[in-house]
Amino acid sequence: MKFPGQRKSKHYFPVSLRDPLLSSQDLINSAGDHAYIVGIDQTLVDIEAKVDDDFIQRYQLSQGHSLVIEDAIAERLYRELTEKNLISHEFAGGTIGNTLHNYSLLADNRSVLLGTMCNNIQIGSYAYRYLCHTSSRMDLNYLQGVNGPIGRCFTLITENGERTFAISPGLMNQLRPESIPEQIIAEASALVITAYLVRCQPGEPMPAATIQAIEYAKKHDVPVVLTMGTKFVIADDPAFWQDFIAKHVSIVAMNEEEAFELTGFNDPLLAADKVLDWVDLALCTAGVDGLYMAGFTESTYKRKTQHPLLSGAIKQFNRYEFSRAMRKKDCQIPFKIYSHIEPYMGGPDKIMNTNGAGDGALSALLHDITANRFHRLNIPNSTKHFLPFLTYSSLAQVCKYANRVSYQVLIQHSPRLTRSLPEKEDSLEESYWER
Ligand SMILES: Nc1ncnc2c1ncn2[C@@H]1O[C@H](COP(=O)(O)OP(=O)(O)OP(=O)(O)O)[C@@H](O)[C@H]1O
Ligand SMILES: Nc1nc2c(ncn2[C@@H]2O[C@H](CO)[C@@H](O)[C@H]2O)c(=O)[nH]1
Repeated sequence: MKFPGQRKSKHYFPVSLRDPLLSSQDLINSAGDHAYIVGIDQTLVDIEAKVDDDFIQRYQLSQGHSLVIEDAIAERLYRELTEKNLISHEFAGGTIGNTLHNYSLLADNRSVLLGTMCNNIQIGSYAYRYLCHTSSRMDLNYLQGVNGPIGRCFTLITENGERTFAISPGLMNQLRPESIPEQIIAEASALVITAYLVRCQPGEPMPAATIQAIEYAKKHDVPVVLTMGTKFVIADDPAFWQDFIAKHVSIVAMNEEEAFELTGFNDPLLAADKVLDWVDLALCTAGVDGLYMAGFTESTYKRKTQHPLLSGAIKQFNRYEFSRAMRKKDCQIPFKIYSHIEPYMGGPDKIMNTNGAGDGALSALLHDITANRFHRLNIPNSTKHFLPFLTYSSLAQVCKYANRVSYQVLIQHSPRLTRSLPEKEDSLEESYWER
């Protein structure tokens, strides 16, 4: 396990207190794979193509939306893309697959993917390519075999840069509740799911499999992390999602549009604050405005920031951003903490592709949470664990890290990281990590 702060010792938390029990990094690295994350996804390959608005209309798609299409329409659409030579890239995708892959790359550690995979894989098929483009640290041993194809996600980019997803599901929603391994969930640092999993045809088992996984997570006190998908999935029934989140979820990851549909607040900070009515921790990405986080800490141990105080809809909201996040139920006196960060380096000079930037931010947060659990499992008496913290780092530091990972996704074409972050940030130290 690589630690999120390994790039510079001073990024450990608490930065001034190196743990005397933790004499060397080797101690941690030799301890084995005791902490990992598990996620459920619809196994999907992204097929990316540039199209015009007419194409979107002809296939009755909706700009910015992710819609499921029927097999016959998918074949027609695919034929048109192929005949007109419009396909520019093909990547392994799926929002949770992306997140787990990124996590495994960043942490150099195990993640477990639950979903479906073809029993018979032909060389060159989409299933084959999915596996070839997935980190070898992602454990695929618990996938459920199916006799048919995995899903295809036609990622259609129009002239305005908007992405429209047309999903040809294949057998991606055939994951059954009995294929969810209780022990794998029981020992995980987090269970990661997406709102997309609940969007299925009547009779498809994926929603029941998801609920089964959530029940196991709750039974074993494993945090459930929900990433939203698109604003349309939430806008279809915000009341359902509010209730679902309040009942089942401890960490929510969303962008500002999804946050608006869920809470009715346009301001990402207020939306994240509202989400704390239901969960322990919220991550809200906001494109060019960077990202926000909101969570809880133990009131007695809240830590003041050394950064300039920021005022938004909540006055001086980042005052205690140097605190580590805790689950609300673990606090005797829960105290709300917030943080915000601008895009890393002001954003890249040239954005290659925004697809997956939000998934990247979430994988950084999951890395921090899993590093904390890894540390606690291996050095339970460490001063870092005098309280049952959720994150290894302060909220401010997690924001920085999440933003840094998003930047890395923006400067490459694939929605999944093609490599980890550089061990040493050339020339960026002053401008970012030290800010
Ligand atoms: N135009 C931009 N300029 C600078 N940074 C950006 C820009 N767009 C995104 N980012 C960075 O990427 C992060 C995530 O972006 P965004 O809010 O667009 O995610 P998203 O909509 O959830 O993405 P996706 O659904 O494709 O994974 C932002 O918090 C920010 O750090
Ligand atoms: N699991 C899942 N992922 C999707 C869906 N629609 C788009 N995505 C993924 O979202 C990712 C970007 O966040 C892309 O790589 C797509 O593969 C869907 O319906 N289900």
